[in-house]
Amino acid sequence: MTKIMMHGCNGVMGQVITKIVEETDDAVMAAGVDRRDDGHNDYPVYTNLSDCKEDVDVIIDFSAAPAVDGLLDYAAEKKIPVVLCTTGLTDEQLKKVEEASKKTAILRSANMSLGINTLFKLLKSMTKLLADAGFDIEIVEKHHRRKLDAPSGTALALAEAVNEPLDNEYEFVFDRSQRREQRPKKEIGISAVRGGTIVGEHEVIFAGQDEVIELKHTAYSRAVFAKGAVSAALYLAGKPAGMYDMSDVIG
Ligand SMILES: NC(=O)C1=CN([C@@H]2O[C@H](COP(=O)(O)OP(=O)(O)OC[C@H]3O[C@@H](n4cnc5c(N)ncnc54)[C@H](OP(=O)(O)O)[C@@H]3O)[C@@H](O)[C@H]2O)C=CC1
Ligand SMILES: O=C(O)C1=N[C@H](C(=O)O)C[C@H](O)C1
Repeated sequence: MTKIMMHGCNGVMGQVITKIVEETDDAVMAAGVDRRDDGHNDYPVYTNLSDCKEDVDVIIDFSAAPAVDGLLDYAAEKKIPVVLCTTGLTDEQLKKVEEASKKTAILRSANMSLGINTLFKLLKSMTKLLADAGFDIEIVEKHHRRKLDAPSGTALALAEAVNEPLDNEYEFVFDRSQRREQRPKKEIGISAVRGGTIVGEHEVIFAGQDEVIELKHTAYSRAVFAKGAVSAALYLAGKPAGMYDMSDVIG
């Protein structure tokens, strides 16, 4: 039985994960951590990570970027693997993730869904052909009004997946409002839409001469992220220190 700690347990994703773990035979929610607690969870919840008394095999994190530094320190010191799902981390925090991964196993992914992780693979194989044929590349993402970071972590990861076969020569462009010139070839435009309750939508557009390819992923429920995160936690528990990603889980 894998014992999980949920970091950000009272958030929207934390609660969806709680339900999925309840339905999973070989996992149990041993503890939760959040900024506030009203006692409604069936497991102990701490408002301070360091107060947690339970022994856990793995931590799943869906919290907020400022909470990630403390989590990394704690996990590295206790050598507890972490499935790190929070987005909007700074470059400095990403370096800290790398440092922590020398002491414990860390699986970081901006999107835990099977669909988006399949799309990453597709993009790596198809992008160069289209870019060489003169197609321009744009990414559009849409999310709910509560979302704090923009563009989404997934949009950035998609842009990186596209840029890799292009020898990372393309520049990411987030705002063209001050520009009065044509779009250069070697850029990837990334646009963010925020509103209502949209769970998550990502579209990669290859726009060529008189033809367009649009690859679109729509998450209709947060269960797609939660199921991926729980599978990742079961995979990561007991693994040696190092960086992992969803391709290790999905194969
Ligand atoms: N990788 C993936 O597949 C996915 C990633 N995400 C990412 O996960 C994160 C959380 O998303 P979501 O659940 O919608 O957000 P929520 O705001 O609903 O949940 C975050 C929870 O973390 C809590 N929190 C904030 N700071 C701390 C802290 N210092 N210590 C402990 N808990 C803290 C929040 O408390 P409070 O409300 O008081 O601030 C809240 O309860 C976001 O970064 C989002 O982008 C989301 C979906 C999928
Ligand atoms: O905040 C969200 O909700 C989501 N965030 C992730 C991101 O930033 O890419 C993944 C998903 O799209 C939902």
